[in-house]
Amino acid sequence: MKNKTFAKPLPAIDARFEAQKIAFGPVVFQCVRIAMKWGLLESIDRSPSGQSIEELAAFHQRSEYAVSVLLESCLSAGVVGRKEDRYYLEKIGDFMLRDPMTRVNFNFTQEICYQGMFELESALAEGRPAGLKCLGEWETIYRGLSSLPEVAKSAWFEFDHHYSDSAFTLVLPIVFSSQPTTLMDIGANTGKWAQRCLDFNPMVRMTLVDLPEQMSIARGNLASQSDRVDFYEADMLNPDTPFPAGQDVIWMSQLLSCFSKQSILEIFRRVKTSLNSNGCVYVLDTFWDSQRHDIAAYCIINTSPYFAALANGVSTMYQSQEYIQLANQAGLQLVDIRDDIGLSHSLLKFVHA
Ligand SMILES: C[S@@+](CC[C@H](N)C(=O)[O-])C[C@H]1O[C@@H](n2cnc3c(N)ncnc32)[C@H](O)[C@@H]1O
Repeated sequence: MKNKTFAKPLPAIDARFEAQKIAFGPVVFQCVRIAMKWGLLESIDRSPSGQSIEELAAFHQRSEYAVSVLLESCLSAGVVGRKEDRYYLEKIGDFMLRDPMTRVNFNFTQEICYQGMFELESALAEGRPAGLKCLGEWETIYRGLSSLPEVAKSAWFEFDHHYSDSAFTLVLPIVFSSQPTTLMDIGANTGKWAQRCLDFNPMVRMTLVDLPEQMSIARGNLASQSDRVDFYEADMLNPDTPFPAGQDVIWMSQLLSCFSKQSILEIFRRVKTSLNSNGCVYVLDTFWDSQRHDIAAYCIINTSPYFAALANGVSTMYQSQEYIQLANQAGLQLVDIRDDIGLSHSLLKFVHA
């Protein structure tokens, strides 16, 4: 996608207003967040005739000063409206309260990204996740996932699973159409996809690959099926660590965006070595340039700064052509690509070139 703009044709006064929304973005974010956390938006939503500042302050045992600071910011953002000094919920507020995607994005931004994003400039200049120190002292966030503070941990996992879960049901029949008997899930995380595969096909044998920290969680989650699962602990950043051979299908979901281009190339090379001669590789991922709706492209693009400041300092949300070129370099050939899966996924299928 060489030509793209998210900008709508606007009169100068409206464009200037949009610019102020960026200038005050973090301020408004915090006001809306606290208004939700304190239950102010829920109270307003429950009340058909709206709520005054005095009523909200009395009910929630907060000062009128605090409630008015928060609600006036929510008013400016179109989250609430005001009629005769009574606040009511606007449509944007309805999405803040009820839309699962907005909730997971909001929590992810607050609990994982917000503080560390202050270090984005250093991260980009130095190629290291300079903001990660706000969460813990690890080389990459993946080393620390299982020991994150509970609130941050659930924000991370809900964000990750919200997107990949939306695609899993739709792609299972495609992945099993060649009747694989061995399937390797690289970046298996807590074993959610593996569980779906084991349920979907009672004959398949799975190999799960991930860091030791994630493998111990997956081992616990899949304990009842341990006779059909092999757990392979590996740091994929080490290009000398081979992957187990003899795989009919190799599966990588939301994985390659965690690595630099050089590491992706090395992963594809090892994947090729592990793949049976008539086997295939599936890559499930989100590409901003493959989206039909700007809302999806916007969410994907704005996940890249998380990779830079927090996750690893070297990766990004790539465009599909970047994966295809790296796979080609590793001796794999694209044979199918399907977009519009789940919320925003594409499924790429590769075979030996
Ligand atoms: C974004 S999650 C995707 C999880 C899952 N495949 C899904 O679709 O929800 C990326 C996974 O890659 C793993 N990972 C990241 N860096 C790794 C590394 N250097 N070695 C092994 N696994 C790694 C993480 O532990 C995590 O489980």
